[in-house]
Amino acid sequence: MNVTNGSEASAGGEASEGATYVLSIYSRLCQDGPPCCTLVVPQGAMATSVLQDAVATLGVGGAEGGGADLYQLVEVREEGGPEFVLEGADRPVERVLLWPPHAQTQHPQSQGYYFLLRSHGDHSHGDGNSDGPFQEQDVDDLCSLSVLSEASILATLRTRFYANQIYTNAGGVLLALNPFCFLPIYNPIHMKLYNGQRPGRLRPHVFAMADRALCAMLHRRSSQAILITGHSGSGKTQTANFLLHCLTALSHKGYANGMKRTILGAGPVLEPALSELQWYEMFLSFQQETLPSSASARPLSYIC
Ligand SMILES: Nc1ncnc2c1ncn2[C@@H]1O[C@H](COP(=O)(O)OP(=O)(O)OP(=O)(O)O)[C@@H](O)[C@H]1O
Repeated sequence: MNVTNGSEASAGGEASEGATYVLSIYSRLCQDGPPCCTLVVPQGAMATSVLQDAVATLGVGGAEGGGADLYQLVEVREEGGPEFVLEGADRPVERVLLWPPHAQTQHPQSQGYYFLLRSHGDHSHGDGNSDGPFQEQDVDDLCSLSVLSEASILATLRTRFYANQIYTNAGGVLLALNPFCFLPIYNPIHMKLYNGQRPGRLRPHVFAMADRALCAMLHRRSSQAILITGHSGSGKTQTANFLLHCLTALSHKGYANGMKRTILGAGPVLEPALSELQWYEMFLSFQQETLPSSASARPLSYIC
């Protein structure tokens, strides 16, 4: 797999607006013919067009030149490791840009990180080991994995991440992967969608978590706490904001007067420099405004 920037690739005659990249695509289709082809593509090239070009260049599409729909473009990370089938709108170059630097330039298949052309239904790994070390499954809850191991969990999260499924349940815990890009899953329609839904009916989402906590507090009259944890830059602040926005929106539905004001007041309190007393006051105020006066007056538990 080779990736070069636009000026080098353009030297071969490719008209270029911005960067173009050289992709080497390996074939697992037949013994005859070239084992790989090299394509010069723009950064935004979609998998559909790359696949069509690869099929044409490798001459496996039949006399009329069609047949791309018989094949899949697959990203391989680590030889013998998981293989990710690219959807038509996926952009192969963007995948490459997420690879380690050494894998973004001269890149023989034997060192992993490459694209593969394979026919539909061929799920065997390049090393002939069809079981492979990982089990790729698309499950919303990691507890549903048939094999629960670090490898299967990572493979599952990776597969979901590439399908823009950044949220995954692990029992009562919600795992969130930072997409580092805008995803259209935080609008009011989604809030409405998740409002009042039974757990497990919809894809995991931070709104489902907010809704569940609020419902539990209102209906069971018991204190709730949501702990958000992760490395720096993993998305804790964003997640807290999404939670607060969701809780705020739900308060519009008339669950409790003053809840919106209290929730929005939580922003400054979420800063780590504030004292335990401020945490306590915020949660106590939230509870008093939200729960009927007959409810328990004990403070909400919290972890920070
Ligand atoms: N769900 C998301 N959707 C889109 N972008 C996100 C999401 N979560 C995080 N990001 C991106 O990642 C960046 C870092 O996230 P954030 O500031 O929430 O991390 P953090 O865990 O609070 O970091 P720190 O602990 O250093 O304060 C954000 O500025 C945003 O660009």
